[in-house]
Amino acid sequence: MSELAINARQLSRNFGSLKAIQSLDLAVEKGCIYGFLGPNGCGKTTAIRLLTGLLRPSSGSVEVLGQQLPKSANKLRMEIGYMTQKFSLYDDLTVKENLLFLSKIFAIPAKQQNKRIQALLSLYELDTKANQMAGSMSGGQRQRLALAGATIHQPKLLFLDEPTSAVDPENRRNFWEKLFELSDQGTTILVSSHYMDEAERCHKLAILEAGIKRADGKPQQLMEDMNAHIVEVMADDLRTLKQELMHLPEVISAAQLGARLRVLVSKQVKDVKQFMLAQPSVKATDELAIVRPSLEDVFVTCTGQGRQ
Ligand SMILES: Nc1ncnc2c1ncn2[C@@H]1O[C@H](COP(=O)(O)OP(=O)(O)OP(=O)(O)O)[C@@H](O)[C@H]1O
Repeated sequence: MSELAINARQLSRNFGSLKAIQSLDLAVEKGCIYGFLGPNGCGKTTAIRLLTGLLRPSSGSVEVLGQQLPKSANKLRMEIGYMTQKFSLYDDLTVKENLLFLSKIFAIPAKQQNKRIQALLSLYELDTKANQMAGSMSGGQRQRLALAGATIHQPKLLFLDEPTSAVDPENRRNFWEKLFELSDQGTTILVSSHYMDEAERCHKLAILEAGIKRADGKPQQLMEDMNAHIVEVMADDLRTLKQELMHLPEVISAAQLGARLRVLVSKQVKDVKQFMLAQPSVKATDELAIVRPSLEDVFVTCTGQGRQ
C-alpha cells in the first residue's frame, strides 16, 4: 500500500449539540488529489480545519505526514498549505507585497525570497500584475494569487476549500491544470467542492452529508458500483410522470433535463424497462434509454438528495 499523507480514524467534532463531523475514517495516499464532495453545511470546512490542526477533534485521531495532530500542529504548519474559502490575502497590498509578506511568515531565507516570488508570478501568470493591489484583481487572478500564496513554502500537503466557487469555467479549468502540475511534482492535495465535474477530476473522493462520509473511492469505481439503474425517458408530460414516480419506493430520484426525465431506480428492480412501462404515464411508444451513471447520480443515490 502507498504511504498515507492523511490517516484519520473515527474523527468527530461537535459544536454544542451539532455533530458537524461524525466518525470520519479517511486514508489519503501521498501524491493523490483527494476530493471532499458535499452540499453546503455538510462539514467540509470543519473536516479540513481538523486535518490542518486548526480545530481540535471531540474524539478520534489524525495523523498528517506521519505526525499526530493536534500535538504536532505547529511543526506541521511549515509542511502544509491551506487555501481558505474566502480570499485571505490583503486587498490593500500589491500582489508582490502579499507574496513577500507570506515568504517572511514562512521563513523563506531573504536571499531566496525574490527568486521564489518571481517563479510564482510567472507560474501563475501574474507577472504583469505584480504591482497591482490585490483587491482590484479579477476573481480568477485573486484565486491564482491565493494558490501562489498557499504554495509559497512548497508544502507537501495542500488543502483547498472550495477554491473555484467564484470563478468562471475557463479559469476553473486553468486552475485544475495547476493542481495537476503540483500533483505531478508530488504534492498531495485535498480539495473540497460541490461541483460534480470538479470531483470527477480527483483521483479519489469522499462524499459527505451532514458530517457523515457516505461513500469514498475512485470516481469511476463509485459510478460502476452504483446500486441503481439510470433510465432517461422522453414522454409528453414529464411533470406528471415525475410526481408519479417519486411516490414509488424503488425510485431514488427523478430529475428533468430538458425534454428528458432522468430516473434513478433501485437495483432491487430487475427489469427496469418493464418497471417503467408499468407506470400509467409511460406509453409503450415513449423513448426509454438505459444510460451510464454520472457522479451526480452517485451523489444523489448515497445522500438521498433526490427525494428532497
Ligand atoms: N465554529 C462553529 N460553531 C458552531 N457551529 C459551527 C462552527 N463551524 C461550523 N459549524 C457548523 O457545522 C456545520 C458544518 O459546517 P462547515 O462549514 O464545515 O460546512 P461546509 O460543508 O464547509 O459548508 P459550506 O460549503 O457552506 O462552506 C454547519 O452546520 C455549521 O453551521
